[in-house]
Amino acid sequence: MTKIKVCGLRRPEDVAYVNELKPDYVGFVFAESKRRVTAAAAAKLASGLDPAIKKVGIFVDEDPEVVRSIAEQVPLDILQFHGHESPAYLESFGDKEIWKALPIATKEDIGQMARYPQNTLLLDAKVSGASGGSGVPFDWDLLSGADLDRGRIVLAGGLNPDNVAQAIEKVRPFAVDVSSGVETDGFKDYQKMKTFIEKVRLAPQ
Ligand SMILES: O=C(O)c1ccccc1N[C@@H]1O[C@H](COP(=O)(O)O)[C@@H](O)[C@H]1O
Repeated sequence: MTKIKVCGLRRPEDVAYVNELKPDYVGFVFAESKRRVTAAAAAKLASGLDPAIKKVGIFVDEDPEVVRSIAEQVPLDILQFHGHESPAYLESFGDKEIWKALPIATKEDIGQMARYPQNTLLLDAKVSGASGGSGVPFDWDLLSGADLDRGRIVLAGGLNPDNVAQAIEKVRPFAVDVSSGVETDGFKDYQKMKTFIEKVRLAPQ
């Protein structure tokens, strides 16, 4: 079954939604973003989460000491990096599970996958001026011929209730990651989140 991550929780209501709908992962954004939360706010939200839901912290070219400090304050299961982090930077977090985001716009971008053989890769749209969370999909056909069996692939970028089933059929990812596509006016929307999760669970696997 394709795993589901809902990213960008900011409010107690968002925690209530995911506790009911039970995605596999939720994300807290600690990078520059309209969804940014402080470590203290994320820790408070995380304390109310169903313990079965794994917590992912999102960072962009952050000082590793800051990442470590946040991961001590918020019990993060996974670190997700959306900047220019090198393999050596990622290795500095030892055994911690890492998801490395790669922005995809061309076939050449697919070549970056070989740089990170150890990590789960999160394939996202490349959007000028944004590190993620832009709500824009990329052309999934660019992945034809890519080594999608190299390890876990998380598909992100502009997923929503209307396109997620097709995305799963084309890419067969380990997980799908959604933020903008389950929001209305910048806030998480219960009905969109519910429909998104239903579409993933009903998609032929
Ligand atoms: O969500 C954000 O604001 C964000 C900011 C900086 C880096 C990553 C961010 N989110 C991640 O972006 C992708 C795609 O999101 P969307 O569904 O297109 O809105 C996803 O992996 C989020 O975790």
